[in-house]
This record gives sequence, C-alpha cells and structure tokens, in this order.
Amino acid sequence: MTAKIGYLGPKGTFTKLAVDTAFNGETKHSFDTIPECIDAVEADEIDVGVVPLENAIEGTVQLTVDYLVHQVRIPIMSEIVVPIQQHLLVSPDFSGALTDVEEVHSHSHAIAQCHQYLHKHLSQARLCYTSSTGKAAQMVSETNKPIAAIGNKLAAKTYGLRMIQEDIHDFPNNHTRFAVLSKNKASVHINHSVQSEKTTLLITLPSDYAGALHQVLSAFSWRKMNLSKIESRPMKTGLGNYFFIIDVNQPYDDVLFPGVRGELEALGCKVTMLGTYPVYQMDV
Ligand SMILES: O=C(O)C(=O)C[C@]1(C(=O)O)C=C[C@@H](O)C=C1
Repeated sequence: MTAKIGYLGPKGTFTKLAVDTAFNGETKHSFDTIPECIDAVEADEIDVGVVPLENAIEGTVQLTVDYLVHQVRIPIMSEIVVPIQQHLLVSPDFSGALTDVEEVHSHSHAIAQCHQYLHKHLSQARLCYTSSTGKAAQMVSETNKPIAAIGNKLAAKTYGLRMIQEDIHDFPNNHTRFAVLSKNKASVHINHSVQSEKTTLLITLPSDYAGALHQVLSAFSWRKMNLSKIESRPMKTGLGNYFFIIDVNQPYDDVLFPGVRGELEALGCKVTMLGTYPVYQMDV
C-alpha cells in the first residue's frame, strides 16, 4: 500500500521540497502547522510526517523539538538534509523598487536567515510572520498590495511570483535538517544513499549539582562515542530545570548505548531515545 506522507505546507515550502526529493510515488498531504502534521501521524491519519528540525543559520526549530518531547512521542525514522536558498518574491504586477515594499512575509526561521539583508535593503518594510514560507508566498499571490515574501523557487513557480532578488540569506552554507517521523519503519522508503547514522537521546538530570553535565558527557566520551549536538531546553516545570537533547553520531547498538543508559540511570538521570536513524543529504 502507498504510504501517506504529511508535510508542513502549503505547497511551495522547503519541507515540500524535501519531501518531493526524498519520496516519489507516495501520496502527499499538506498541513498548516508543525503540530497538526505530528498529530496526524499520532492519529494514524498519515503514515509519515516530515517537519523541520534545525537550520544551519538560525538553529533548532523549537516548536518541533518541544512538541516531540512534551506532547507527542513519535520516533524519528530518518533525517533529510537539504540546501536552503532564500529569495525575495513579489507579484508579477509589482513594478516598484525594493524601497516600495511595505511588508515582508515569511516563516520566522526564513526571516532570521535574512536579517542582515532585510536590515540593509528593506528597513522600511514591516516584518510579518507566517506559519511557513509557502504560506507567505500564497498570501503575496492573493493581494495587490506592495508586499513581498521570502521563500524558494518552488514557491515562486507554484504561486506565479517573480524573484525580485535571489539568494538573500546572510550566510552561504545554508542547510536545514528535516525529521521524518513515523510509527512504522516499513512506511519510510527513501531511495538515496545514506550519508551517516545517528541516534538522538533525551536526557533529564536529577537535580542541579556541580559536575552533573560533565558526568553525563563522560559516559559518552570514555566509550569514544562522538556527539554532534547537545542542546538544553526548558523542562517547562520551573526556571532552571532543563533537559538535554544529544545527537550521537552512530546507530543504536546493544553494548555501548545500554552501557551509557545504565551509567546515567545510576546517576539518577532519565534517558529516552527519540530515534536511531539514517541521514540523507540531498540536492533539491
Ligand atoms: O516554511 C518553510 O518553508 C518550512 O519548510 C519551514 C522552515 C523552518 O522551519 O526552518 C524550513 C526551512 C527553512 O529553514 C525555513 C523554514
């Protein structure tokens, strides 16, 4: 049976670009928000959900991480990494200069990736945040007002917009990681070569004491387990309470990971695995 793939939509988002590159043949369903997409996987309305996880310039997509940690626990089955190029999109009828643009619409992450450009060239324009870059492009296509969207070439094509300025992101090596979420591994078919394997752990420390994080990291370090990311997020139980999300650059195994878990649990930590999965780096 063909898997149903959900993504942060509407058409023309970077998530849709990632989904189109990674999956072919499957049916694709657009969701307006990240929580709606994750909820649909949880409710078995779709088999797979694809949502943004982290951008090279702006960092973690907090909404995705917090939703996966606090609301709905669905394993990460794969990670897709795609290059990100942000363009300034206007209606084909817009004939003014950049200084005539009154508003710039986009997703907060896309706006953040272009802060310097906006500061230098569009300081008069009001910044308006949308649920995705595709949504911003759709809005620009539906009005006669002198407004612009930040988005990709697919959005320009999908909504018939003109790219008034290409490549407006502030740093060149721009990529975003997308999480492929599913309850069932068999639903995820990505026909690309695997670049690496990763395991993401959620670790809660028992209480704030000197050297706690050092002890946690030691459990990985003396086993020579390479970490590619460590990030703390509030537990939402009060100021000063954090959990850590740790990416380990290797797949789960039956010796090292149980060893780490046992050691950390002996220290009073709680360890939860958010996924052990292949990473696919793609050109879109
Ligand atoms: O709005 C989109 O196009 C998305 O897919 C979301 C998102 C993000 O959340 O980071 C994805 C990639 C880009 O970094 C900008 C926006």
